[in-house]
Amino acid sequence: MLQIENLVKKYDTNTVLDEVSATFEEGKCYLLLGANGAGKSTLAKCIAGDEGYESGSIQWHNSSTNVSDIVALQYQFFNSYPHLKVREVIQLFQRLIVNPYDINELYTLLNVSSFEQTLIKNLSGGQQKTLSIILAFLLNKKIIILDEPFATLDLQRKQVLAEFIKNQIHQDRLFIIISHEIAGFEDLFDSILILQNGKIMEQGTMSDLKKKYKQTTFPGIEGIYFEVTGQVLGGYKK
Ligand SMILES: Nc1ncnc2c1ncn2[C@@H]1O[C@H](COP(=O)(O)OP(=O)(O)OP(=O)(O)O)[C@@H](O)[C@H]1O
Repeated sequence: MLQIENLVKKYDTNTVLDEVSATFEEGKCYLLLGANGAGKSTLAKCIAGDEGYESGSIQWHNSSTNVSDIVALQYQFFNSYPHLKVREVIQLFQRLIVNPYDINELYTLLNVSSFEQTLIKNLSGGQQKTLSIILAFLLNKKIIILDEPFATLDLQRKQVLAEFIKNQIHQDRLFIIISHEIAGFEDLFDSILILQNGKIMEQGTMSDLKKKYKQTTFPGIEGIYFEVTGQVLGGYKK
């Protein structure tokens, strides 16, 4: 279990995470929702150890495990090594990583071979996203955080990725997905967390939140989000 307690993160005087507390269990997939600038990516970076924080704690089962060692964070884009080809970057990472994940299935599903000879600097947005997803899985970590994995992917890749993630959710894995795109993928998520202005406004299992928010303006997760924040995921205000 990943336990976050009273996490405070500031950039200068801007308090981006304001006493955030949450727990995440193995074998589950969590959806982290919030408007642009709510602090979602910052929370992901704090969990992955890419950003420090002012106060609070991030622990794995109350142990001294260094959480950043067990987290793979997929960034929204990958554009390092501009003069290497996609295949070369993947091979490089396969050699660098101890016990890399066997990505053959995902490689085929996401049709990486169609652009494996392309230089990184020439990749389209969707191809960069696909590569960043492949590299996140390759790291073979217990906690996988995907930052907008579906945005910019074509419909077919979105669907096969959602299906692949669903099959990857087992006792030894924990997924945290940041996504504004949820239409069609709602059954992927066990629980939702809603961040607004650096605070967790709501969190719970899908079934509990559906019971709590019965009369929603919109169906499903979109409706819960609207009731909690007064905004639609696209940004419209009540
Ligand atoms: N390195 C940084 N230095 C200063 N401010 C930052 C930095 N990174 C993020 N911020 C600020 O922190 C706030 C939260 O940013 P963050 O990227 O976590 O939001 P987000 O919820 O992921 O948004 P989005 O949906 O647009 O990706 C924003 O106001 C942003 O400008």
